[in-house]
Amino acid sequence: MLQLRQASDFFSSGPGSGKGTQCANIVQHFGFTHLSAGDLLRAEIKSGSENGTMIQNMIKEGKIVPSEVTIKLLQKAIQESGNDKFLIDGFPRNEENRAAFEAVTKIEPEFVLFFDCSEEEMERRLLSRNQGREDDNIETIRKRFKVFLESSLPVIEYYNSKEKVRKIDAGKPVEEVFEAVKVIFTSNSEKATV
Ligand SMILES: Nc1ncnc2c1ncn2[C@@H]1O[C@H](COP(=O)(O)OP(=O)(O)OP(=O)(O)O)[C@@H](O)[C@H]1O
Ligand SMILES: Nc1ccn([C@@H]2O[C@H](COP(=O)(O)O)[C@@H](O)[C@H]2O)c(=O)n1
Ligand SMILES: [Mg+2]
Repeated sequence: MLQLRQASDFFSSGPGSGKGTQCANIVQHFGFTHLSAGDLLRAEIKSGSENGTMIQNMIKEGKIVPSEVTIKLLQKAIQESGNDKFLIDGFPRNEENRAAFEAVTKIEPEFVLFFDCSEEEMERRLLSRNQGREDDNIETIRKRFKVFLESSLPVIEYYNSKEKVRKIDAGKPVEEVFEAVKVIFTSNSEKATV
């Protein structure tokens, strides 16, 4: 059995829908490297980089950081991972993210995972996350929901038109969501292996 392709799956869904939680499960069961765009941006702030203040301000406002910054971080992480299967979490957040990533890396996702979850449930989850994130407050959460509807959903619709979107009901308990995730990853890895 030979894995022929460099595989990358995007994971773009609403804030608090459970992407990070399920990525940890997917890594354990399917051997992907998890690359969270948000985590990479937060690490860049902590590193004291010259872009740190700009990134911090944008995250506080729930805005999308310019693609060149995020893509550079993703490219570096891809190179350093030594893996050929990536789960790119929180990306692409807008059309600029999508087009720039595909142009720069020449990587197209095999599929795009979309977690369908109500705003009420996502808000509840974010307000009780307790991980000290500066954007887990009601003002930023509302701004992030607006950005998601206006900028991120159109990208999901783009991939849907290419039949790449796999939608999951993410309003259920963690274990039940993972059962649905497993079905998608199992059937995909069977297709990708010859
Ligand atoms: N299915 C679920 N049911 C209940 N709580 C959940 C579920 N999935 C995740 N959570 C909890 O909700 C919170 C947000 O989850 P997580 O951080 O995985 O979301 P996310 O989609 O990565 O959010 P963000 O876009 O802000 O990074 C966490 O406290 C997590 O433990
Ligand atoms: N492609 C991205 C991803 C994230 N951001 C910024 O980070 C914030 C947190 O992202 P999470 O994925 O951890 O929820 C997000 O609200 C954006 O401000 C980004 O700019 N571009
Ligand atoms: Mg997350």
